[in-house]
Amino acid sequence: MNSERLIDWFQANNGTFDSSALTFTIIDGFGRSAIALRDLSEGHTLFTLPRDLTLSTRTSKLPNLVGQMEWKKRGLHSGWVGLILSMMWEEAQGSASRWRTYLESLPTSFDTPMFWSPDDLEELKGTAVVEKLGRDQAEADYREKVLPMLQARPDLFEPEELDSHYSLKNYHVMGSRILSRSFQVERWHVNDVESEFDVVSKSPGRTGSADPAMDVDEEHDTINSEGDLMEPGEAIQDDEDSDDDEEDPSDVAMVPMADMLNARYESENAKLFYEEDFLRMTVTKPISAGDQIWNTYGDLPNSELLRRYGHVDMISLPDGDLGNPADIVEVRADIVVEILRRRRENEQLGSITERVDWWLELGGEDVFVVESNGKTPSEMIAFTRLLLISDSDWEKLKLKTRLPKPKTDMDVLSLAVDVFQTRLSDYSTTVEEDKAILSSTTEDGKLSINRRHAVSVRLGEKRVLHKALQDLREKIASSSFSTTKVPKVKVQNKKRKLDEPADRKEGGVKKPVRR
Ligand SMILES: C[S@@+](CC[C@H](N)C(=O)[O-])C[C@H]1O[C@@H](n2cnc3c(N)ncnc32)[C@H](O)[C@@H]1O
Repeated sequence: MNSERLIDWFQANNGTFDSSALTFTIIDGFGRSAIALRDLSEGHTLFTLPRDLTLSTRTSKLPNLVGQMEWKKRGLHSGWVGLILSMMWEEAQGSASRWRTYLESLPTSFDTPMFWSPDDLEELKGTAVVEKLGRDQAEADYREKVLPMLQARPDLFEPEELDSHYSLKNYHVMGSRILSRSFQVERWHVNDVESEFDVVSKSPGRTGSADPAMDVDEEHDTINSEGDLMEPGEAIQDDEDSDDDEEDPSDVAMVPMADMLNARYESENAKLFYEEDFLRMTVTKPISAGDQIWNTYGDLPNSELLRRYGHVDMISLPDGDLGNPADIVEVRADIVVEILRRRRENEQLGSITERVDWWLELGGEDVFVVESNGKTPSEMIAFTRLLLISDSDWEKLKLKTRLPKPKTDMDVLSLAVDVFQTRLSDYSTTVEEDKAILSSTTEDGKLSINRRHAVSVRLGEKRVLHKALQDLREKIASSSFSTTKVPKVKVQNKKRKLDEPADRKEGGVKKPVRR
């Protein structure tokens, strides 16, 4: 669809759009992109839209038509399943839906690994992407929550549309649209319950007195505890009963026009701000005529960019290579355990299991994240130390309710070296091979986009691992480890098992997309 139609619809629905300031154009590799038509200064408003033009389970009529109790009983209030169903239903309403033109403007195909062939997925071996795709969970939600709902209410869901608007394929399309385009839009007033349907507001345990989203300054910006402006995705939790990590699913919203902006590492020059009745896209840094207008997706590592958005950021790194400075690598705690078991083949290992259980019981992490600076995570050091201490120290420690301090010594460092080397062996190629692939072309002169993305992700992760190894080797060589202290380990109030992925996505999501 051409953007003029979308802009016309937007304005006809009380959106404002400064057509002297920006236009949309297709840029190869970026899809539709917003371009400044003239020099724009900080604070300039690009467009605004009324909150009721966002599409969420608060604004769609469907949850009310189903009935609040029924909606909850069927589990449509948790994760994205309710929003996906609402989007499918709105689409099925055709011209009776307020969002018809908007929905027609959205993509129907995606470059995300969710839609890749097994061969392409194989290229991601070793990366954190594959186990987080959540395809099985999404399909289970469709089978267990959506299909029974569809069958129970033929008055709302036309049976002849089951294979079109309400198909599993369309369920994935809507899920991917949410994954790559949704925002967190918090409620403004707690009293909105009278004008908006809000499943969470009726849940037991919610006091309904002080919605933290009201904690705003006079200029109507949402402020976080440090006094900084909040990211659109940085929701304040408004359900007192829920886990700190859980966001309110009814905050997840499709935001027409705002989702037309691309993002690139540290390039943000426009941002969506919340006001009482409106959302406002505002210029946050001066933009020259002809430049692209960038939002932020949170400067994510390439693994997350690929999984959620289907692209990677490849920008110049200090060493002259191309890559994403925000890349990270995940290291599962069970690699540390495995290595120790291998090293201690002939020893009694009963207490290792006991130590791991104790660690998890106290909320210790089961996946360690190595940041792009290559520093060994303090949680990993503490965990390694826990496994290495003597039985007598363990007997004393286990009476405590605090995780051990992340102090390093030669044993910890050398085990960490083994861990990172083992982690590197999860990939089937080396850094040099990946670089060669990226600079090569296939017979038809082009590396497939999926392969290029997969190689970029795994190369970025390997770079971080090599940096981490170099850092450890320098520490070992300088022998300064004996006094090295790293920051305190943060205790999480939640247990996870070693064999569960840290994060699950589409459908039964733990964390809606952060933007
Ligand atoms: C929120 S939408 C932005 C608008 C989108 N370009 C369109 O055509 O509708 C996010 C999608 O834009 C594309 N995109 C955003 N930033 C990009 C970037 N830096 N490089 C390549 N593609 C990007 C990806 O396809 C991503 O899934």
